[in-house]
Amino acid sequence: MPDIVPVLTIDGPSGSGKGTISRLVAHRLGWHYLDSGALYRAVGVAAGWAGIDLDDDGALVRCTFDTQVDFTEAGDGELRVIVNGTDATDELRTETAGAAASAIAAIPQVRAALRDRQRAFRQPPGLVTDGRDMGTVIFPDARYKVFLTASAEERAERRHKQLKSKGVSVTMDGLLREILARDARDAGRTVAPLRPADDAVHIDTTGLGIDAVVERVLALVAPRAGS
Ligand SMILES: Nc1ncnc2c1ncn2[C@@H]1O[C@H](COP(=O)(O)OP(=O)(O)OP(=O)(O)O)[C@@H](O)[C@H]1O
Ligand SMILES: Nc1ccn([C@H]2C[C@H](O)[C@@H](COP(=O)(O)O)O2)c(=O)n1
Repeated sequence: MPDIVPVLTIDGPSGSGKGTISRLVAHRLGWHYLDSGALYRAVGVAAGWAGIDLDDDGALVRCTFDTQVDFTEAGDGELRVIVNGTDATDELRTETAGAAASAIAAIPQVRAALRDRQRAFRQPPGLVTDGRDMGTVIFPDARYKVFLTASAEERAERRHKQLKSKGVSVTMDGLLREILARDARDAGRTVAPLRPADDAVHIDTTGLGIDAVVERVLALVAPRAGS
C-alpha cells in the first residue's frame, strides 16, 4: 500500500511506555491513535465473561470475531474502551487481562481476525499506533517506526508506581516475574513475535522521562511530517 496516510508505529515490551508515549505524540501531531494491545485484551476479557477456557483455541477465535470493541473519548480526554457495549477500560488494564491477552495473541487465527480491524485505523491525517507487531506485520510500510525499550527493573518500577497510585498492592518481585514472563511469551511465539522492525529507530527509555521520550519521537517525525 502506498504511504498515503502516514503511520508512526511504536512497538516494544510491556511497560516500556508505548501507550503513554503514543497517546501524547498522537495528541501533539493531531493524528489518530490505536492501542492494538487493547484489542487483544478486549478479546481476553470477553472470553472471560463468556467462560471460555484459554486453552480452547476454536472458541477463542470465534470470540474474536464476535467481540465488538469501540474506543471513545471521555469528557476528561481519557480514552475509554467499550467491549460489547460495556465500559471495560479498568478491567482491561489489569495484569490478569494482560496475561490473558498475551496467551490469546499467540493464536495465529486470532491475529488474522484482528489484522484488518487494525489497518482500518489508518485514516487522515495520520495514525500513531503501539503494540508488538505494528512495524513488522500490520504496517510494514509505516513511514516512521520506533522500538521502545527500558530495563526490566525500570519497567517493573514504573508499573509498581502506576498500580500503587490506583491503590493496587503488588510486590516488585511479582511484577518483575510477570513482566519477564510476558516478554518471553510475546517474543517467543512463532507468529508475529515481539521484535523490532529492521528499519525501526531504537529508543532505550531507561532513565529518560516521559517528556524527553516524546520529544525524541517527535523529532523523528517533524522533519518529514509536512512532506
Ligand atoms: N519514560 C518514562 N519514564 C517514566 N515513567 C514512564 C515512562 N514511560 C512510561 N512511564 C510510565 O510507566 C507506566 C507504563 O507505561 P505504559 O502503560 O505506557 O507502558 P506500555 O509499554 O504501554 O505497557 P503495556 O504494554 O503493558 O500496555 C505508566 O505509569 C507510565 O506513566
Ligand atoms: N500488536 C500487539 C499488541 C498486543 N499484543 C498482545 C501481547 C501483549 O502482551 C498483550 C497486551 O498488550 P499491551 O496492552 O500490554 O500492549 O497483547 C500482541 O501480541 N500484539
